[in-house]
This record gives sequence, structure tokens and C-alpha cells, in this order.
Amino acid sequence: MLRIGVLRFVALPHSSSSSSSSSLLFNPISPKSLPPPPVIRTKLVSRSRTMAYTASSGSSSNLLFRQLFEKESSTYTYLLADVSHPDKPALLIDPVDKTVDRDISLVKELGLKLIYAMNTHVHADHVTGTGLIKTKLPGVKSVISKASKSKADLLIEAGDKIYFGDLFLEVRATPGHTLGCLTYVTGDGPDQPQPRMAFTGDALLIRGCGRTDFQGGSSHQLYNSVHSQIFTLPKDTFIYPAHDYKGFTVSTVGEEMLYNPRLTKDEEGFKSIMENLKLSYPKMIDIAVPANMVCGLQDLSERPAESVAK
Ligand SMILES: N[C@@H](CCC(=O)N[C@@H](CSS)C(=O)NCC(=O)O)C(=O)O
Repeated sequence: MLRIGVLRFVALPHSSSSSSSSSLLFNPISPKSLPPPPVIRTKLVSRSRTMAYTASSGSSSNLLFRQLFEKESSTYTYLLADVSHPDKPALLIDPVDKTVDRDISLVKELGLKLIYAMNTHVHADHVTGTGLIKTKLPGVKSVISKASKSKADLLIEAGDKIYFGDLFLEVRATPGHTLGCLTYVTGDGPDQPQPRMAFTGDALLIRGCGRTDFQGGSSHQLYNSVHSQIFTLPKDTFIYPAHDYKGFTVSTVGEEMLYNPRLTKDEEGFKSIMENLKLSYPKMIDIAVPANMVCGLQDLSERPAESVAK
């Protein structure tokens, strides 16, 4: 396997163009080669702060976590930040265009520095907020999978690690709802959040899963993605999906392995369920898919995306 890209946030000038600046924008530095951040960590204080910020997640002395909701498309957006790092670097997963102002206000109120606006996949039911965020906060980088064949500042793939401060997300490929679906999982390590947290996009929903009837969807692929990439995580790993239509907010791997009415079946049973969902096409699909192929910015320049160091 190729060496995983280590995307390390460093304080650099904001720039949104020029391919020659790519090495300035993402600095592939091993965390071990950097001096420790100049911050005195008082475990009790930082832990209690995190607890106050954290909604239904596990503990980490460094992680600030928020789950946000966009009600028209029933989409969850997630805000994560390393609040022990002096810059408080943050990222958003699956922001929606309609709630970008809310999300940016929250980022500012909490004193965070947003560095990545990430997509789990090319959504069909709403326009991503990642492009709009870039126009409002020009230093932010849009992120999506290379397999999605979309345009973004950063095209990522399985095995990459997305660093924000000393915390990171591991990238797992979970195709099946769309070809380019990714699941982001918090890091495995002593200073990373415990239990781990998996941001599954539409691959795995709570007691459900993403449909497989368009955008390169495949029930065979989705079944294998969930079983090989998500159900192999520790059972206490939290599941945070991109949507919920039933009022759920969080689940765990163990809970879904026991109670997911689709994915507890064998593959043939799963395929049969997926073939008979009889869902109507998302109302926004004809607008959302082309817009999301350019991370929500129809006029994004033609410059090539930065490649991730391997
Ligand atoms: N009614 C909504 C779309 C609902 C829908 O199709 N949701 C997708 C995820 S967004 S493409 C899905 O995979 N649902 C699975 C399920 O079992 O509900 C609209 O018109 O936007």
C-alpha cells in the first residue's frame, strides 16, 4: 500500500489559487518531526472543557465535537477541532449550503480556525456547503474522494490521514451508495478520542443505509464496504451518519451489527431489501449532483487539485 498522506496543519498564508503553492498549503510532515505545541496541558481543565462541548461522544482531552442538523434534507454536519492546539484547528464534515452561516458563526464563536471543509461523497439531495465556505473563509480547503471524480482542493483516498492539530481522521473507502463514498474514522492512538468515532456519510445510517439505485450505487459493494470497513471497527465505535430520517443522533458499531435491519441480513437478503426500497428520487438531484461535483462551486477554477503526499 502507498504510504499514507499525513496532512499536517501548519500556520500558513491563506491562498486559494496557484498550483505552485501547493506544497505551502499542505505540509506533509510527520507529527514526530515537529516540536510539541507550546501549550501547557492541564488534563483536568481541558478534559472538563471537552466534556462541556461534546454531545454524545466519548472522551478526549483534545477534541471539541459538535453535531449540527439541516432539517430540509435531514443532514448532519459535524464540527471537530483540536482545542489543545494553540491554533484550535477545526474541520467540518458534510456542511450544507443553507446552514453555512450558522456553521461559520459557531466556528468563530468557539475561537476555532477552520482548515478543512470535507465531504463524505457527492450528495444528491442537497448542495454541499464546502464551496460557499471557501468563499467566506478563503484559507479553508475543500476535500472529497479522488474516486468521486469531483473537483476540490484536496482529493483523498483510503489510507490517508487528515490531521487537524494533533488529532486525525483516518480515511476509509466505503463505496456502494456512490462510487466515491468515504468514511472518516477518528485516529487509533493514545491521544486520539476514545471510543473512536466513524463519520459514515450515507454508507451506514442508523438502522439503515444509503440507497444504491443511482450515482454508481451497488448493493454488493455497499454490503462489503460496511462489513469490511465499518463492522470491523471496535464495537464501541460511535456511528455518526450524514442523515437521519427517524430521530436518531448516534449509534455504535456493536448496535448496528445487532439491530440494523438491512445489514444484519446475508448479502442476498440485503440486495433484495435494497431492490425493493421504492424510494422516489431526491427532489434536488438534478441541481445537487452537478453542483457537488465541484464541491458546490460551479465556477471553481480549473486548477488541478493538490495531491496528497504518499
Ligand atoms: N426524500 C429525500 C431523499 C431521501 C433519500 O433518498 N435519502 C437517501 C440519502 S440522500 S441521496 C438515502 O439513501 N436514503 C436511504 C433510505 O433508506 O431512506 C429528498 O427528496 O431529498
